[in-house]
Amino acid sequence: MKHSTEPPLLIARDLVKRYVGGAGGICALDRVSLELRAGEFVAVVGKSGSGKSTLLNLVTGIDRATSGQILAGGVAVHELGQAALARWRGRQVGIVFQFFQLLPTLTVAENVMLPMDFCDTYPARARRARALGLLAQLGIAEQADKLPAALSGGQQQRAAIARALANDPPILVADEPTGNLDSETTAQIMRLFAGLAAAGKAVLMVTHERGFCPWFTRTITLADGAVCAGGGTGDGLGDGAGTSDGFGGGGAARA
Ligand SMILES: Nc1ncnc2c1ncn2[C@@H]1O[C@H](COP(=O)(O)OP(=O)(O)OP(=O)(O)O)[C@@H](O)[C@H]1O
Repeated sequence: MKHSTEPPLLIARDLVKRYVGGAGGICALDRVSLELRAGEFVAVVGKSGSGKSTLLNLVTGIDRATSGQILAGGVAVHELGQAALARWRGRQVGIVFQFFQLLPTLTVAENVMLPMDFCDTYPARARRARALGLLAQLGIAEQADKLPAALSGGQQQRAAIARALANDPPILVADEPTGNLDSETTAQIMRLFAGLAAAGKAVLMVTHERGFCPWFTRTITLADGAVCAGGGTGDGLGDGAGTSDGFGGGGAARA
């Protein structure tokens, strides 16, 4: 893969996250920096408790850093107020969770329309058609008017990915998105993310799976809340397959 000459879609600088509690609190992240560029499919790996979910929560604006900066498309994300932060996240970041987090009382199509409704990104009359188009792209058009509980795990995750893509965000973030799926569905989802990255999105994914290394263009390894490999400038593009050390204890522990 070629290096992108475009500026990074997202830059995180010196992120620190301290949780209160205990003697002196817990330092979950300690001056973590990273850059995300269009076309990258980046893994975040590390042992359990190394700070992976915390990092994802910060770069998506789900949670706030104790200190540090997040810059994206000329926006100082760390300086945004709550409402502006929610709008930024709704337009700029699609988020995929391990347990899908679809709203159970809405149909699949209505779930996919939610981000468009929230951000007003598409005219109201166009939203359902866009949702159906995304569901068709993901191979689950026929599930559109069912409730999520009627779908298989893999179908629910596809619906969640369609929802994450609803506002066509440049960045996709996924926290162990295949952790609850069988191996065949997992391969399909990985292919899907790789395709989205190849089409120009930046995809950042937490995983414990050693076998996924070849899918990634780069691997960021966290240990005790700090980056010990792969965070910087994208120079590590293509090094994913060789960066297997970060899978140490966490992967083995879960296998
Ligand atoms: N809300 C919280 N309050 C206090 N401590 C927290 C909180 N969330 C996370 N932590 C602590 O911060 C550290 C990093 O947690 P985090 O969930 O980011 O790790 P992780 O690498 O995602 O772990 P896992 O692989 O087990 O999901 C851990 O020590 C965890 O106990």
